[in-house]
Amino acid sequence: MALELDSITVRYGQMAAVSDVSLSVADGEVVALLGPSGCGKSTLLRTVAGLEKPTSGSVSWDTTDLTGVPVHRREFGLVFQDGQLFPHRTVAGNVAFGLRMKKVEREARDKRVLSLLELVGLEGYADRRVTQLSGGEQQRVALARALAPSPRLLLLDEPLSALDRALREQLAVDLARLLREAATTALVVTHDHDEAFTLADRVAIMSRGRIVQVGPPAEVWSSPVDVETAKFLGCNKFVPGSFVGLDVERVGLRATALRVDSDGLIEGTVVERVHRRDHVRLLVEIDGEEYEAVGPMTEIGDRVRLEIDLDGVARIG
Ligand SMILES: Nc1ncnc2c1ncn2[C@@H]1O[C@H](COP(=O)(O)OP(=O)(O)OP(=O)(O)O)[C@@H](O)[C@H]1O
Repeated sequence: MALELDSITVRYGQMAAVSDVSLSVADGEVVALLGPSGCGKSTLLRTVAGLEKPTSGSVSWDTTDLTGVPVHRREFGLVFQDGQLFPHRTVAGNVAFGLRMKKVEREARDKRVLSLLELVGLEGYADRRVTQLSGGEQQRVALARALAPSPRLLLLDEPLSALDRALREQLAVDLARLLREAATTALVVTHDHDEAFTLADRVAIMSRGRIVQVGPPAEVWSSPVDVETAKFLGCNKFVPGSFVGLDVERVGLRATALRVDSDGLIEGTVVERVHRRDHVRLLVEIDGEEYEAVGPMTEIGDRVRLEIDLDGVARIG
């Protein structure tokens, strides 16, 4: 294992922002720390970076304890939400920064800068001022700058959350690709499950300072460990497994779990409808209970048949 976090607790006075967290990240693996605001993700990431000192527990790299190793000696790259670029330097000047610190000679430095700009899709931007770039372009520069000195671990704290939705989705896909291409070991903090699932090989769900579940995205998505985690992952209704034909005690339903389909076995009555981006969201009453469903245009009061879409169903536990 490359990165090893062993029983890390970080206290601010009486309050534990991180409680007894253990986690490993393997060489070349991308792990996302996913959880709601205030659950301790950033504090944990800052502790790994060396910006925060754990109250107890340890951070090690390849079995070497990093306690006492300052931030700039950890050989970790950092990318924050707002890039924090040097405003008076050009794109190339920003990307070259870490290479200058490492005293890489000019020719090799220029070559590396150009190859990184290509990697992040910013060929031809070398001489631009960073203040003249869009938010998405600035984050690409921040990423290239962090990758330039070939850090052994990349730490990303909400790298896309300052961007608008469409751009965020596109950049998440680009970022996933380039982390793979550069075989980067990375720990990414995000509160957005789509982003976590796009980027990560494994997702660690945090709640109130603790990691409550770790696993591959598909596993976490389909089997959240408890109701709270299932709610965080989009489930809004909890029913016995038998309701959807599964032999489990309880399942969580997402808004897409039920779809109007004339072959469906469940019958209900439409009580409300709302237009969404690309579909109609219905509220359907089934045996006196209201459920969300996805459907074609229907009238309130219509009787409809519903099919279950298992992608929208999560087994709890
Ligand atoms: N320097 C600090 N001093 C005191 N309390 C802090 C400090 N930094 C964070 N906290 C508290 O620790 C808890 C965890 O904060 P943290 O920023 O790690 O959460 P987060 O999951 O990253 O949230 P967000 O997504 O909103 O950034 C919060 O309750 C926060 O108020």
